[in-house]
Amino acid sequence: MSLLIINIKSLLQVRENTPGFLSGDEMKTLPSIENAFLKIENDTITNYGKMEDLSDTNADEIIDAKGKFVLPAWVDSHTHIVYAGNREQEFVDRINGLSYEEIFERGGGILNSAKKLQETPEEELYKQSKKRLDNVVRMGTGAIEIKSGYGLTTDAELKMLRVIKRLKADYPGMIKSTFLGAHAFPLEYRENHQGYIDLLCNEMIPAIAEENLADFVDAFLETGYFSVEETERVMQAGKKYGLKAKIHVNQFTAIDGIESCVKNDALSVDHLEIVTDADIEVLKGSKTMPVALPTCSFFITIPYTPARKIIDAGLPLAIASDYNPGTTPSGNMNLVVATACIKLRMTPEEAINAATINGAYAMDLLSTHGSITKGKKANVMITEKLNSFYEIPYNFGDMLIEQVIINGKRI
Ligand SMILES: N=CN[C@@H](CCC(=O)O)C(=O)O
Ligand SMILES: [Zn+2]
Repeated sequence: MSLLIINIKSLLQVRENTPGFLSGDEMKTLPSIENAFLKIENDTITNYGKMEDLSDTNADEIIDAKGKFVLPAWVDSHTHIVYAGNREQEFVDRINGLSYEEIFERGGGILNSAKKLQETPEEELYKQSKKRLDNVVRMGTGAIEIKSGYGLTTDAELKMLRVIKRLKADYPGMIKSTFLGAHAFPLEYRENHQGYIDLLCNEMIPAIAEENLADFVDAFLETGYFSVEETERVMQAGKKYGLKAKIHVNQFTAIDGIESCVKNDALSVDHLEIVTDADIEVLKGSKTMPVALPTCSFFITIPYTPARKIIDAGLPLAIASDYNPGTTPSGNMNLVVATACIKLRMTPEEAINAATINGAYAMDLLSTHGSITKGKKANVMITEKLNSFYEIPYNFGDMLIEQVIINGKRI
């Protein structure tokens, strides 16, 4: 099966060779080809160039993209889309003055979702999650990381991860799964942290590795959740089974968690609403990708990640949705890109780099996703007719993506 897209007004994020992640000033540039074509064979990008250089027009299907932009599908490196029910009552409680932390202290928040998930059969959980996944794919997400972390018992965590495994089988090549058993201490372990960490490290992680259910390990490193030492135990237990760490950190407080993540070779540190100068220093020269979650800040009214401070210090930055029932019930990456521009003061070029190449790095998918490069997966989107790609974030809340192609197939 071959597909040829012709007359593309501008083909964005064209990289002849996949670069490493993009840092600092490198993020300011989005390489493009004007009046371009793109050739896809089966699930792979096989050629691209200027229309005047197109010699072979043979293809099973031809799409005329006159006036339209083509770019790589979004790479959403941080989500929790497998969950049961939702938490709209907490949304209203926050409007009425309660904070996210106060809701958690009253037994809501993550524990509320855990109770619902434990009571939901696997098939129903799969159905609810697949609906959300289909929806974000239609909005242009071509690769997605999905976390567990609403189970908090061995059985319920395994149930979540098995649902992710089924989704992986249904959407080949585009999903990575992360074990987030260290999301919150279950009530019965509130006074026995050691007991829960033992359960995570000695029972859950080995069971997950046995069934090959996770690619990464995560923890909520935060005041009132998991301490630096507790998170280190989880990262080290994961490492024994080949699971790289991707850690929730610095959402509400800075407690030297980033330093510990860097020391433990974390692939990414995510949230970063509160970032100190010392945090910036430890990230310099490391292989750990900072990940901002702008629509989380928007939804629960907390500070926005200081993207300018991070990028202007010469660091890389990825952006992701954090799609989850508590802090971000949306996986619309177009809105994430717009919020990054509007609230984090990232330029559209920086935001698109953060949502494609740098997102792919944060999922260990840089060799296959995140850019228009020969040999990479044919995961691309075609916009409607636009004057400029700046309209994608400018028209925030609108869907300007007209066609999504995943693994060479139109969605
Ligand atoms: N902050 C930790 N975890 C999720 C929210 C979890 C929840 O409230 O359900 C997040 O990334 O925002
Ligand atoms: Zn999260």
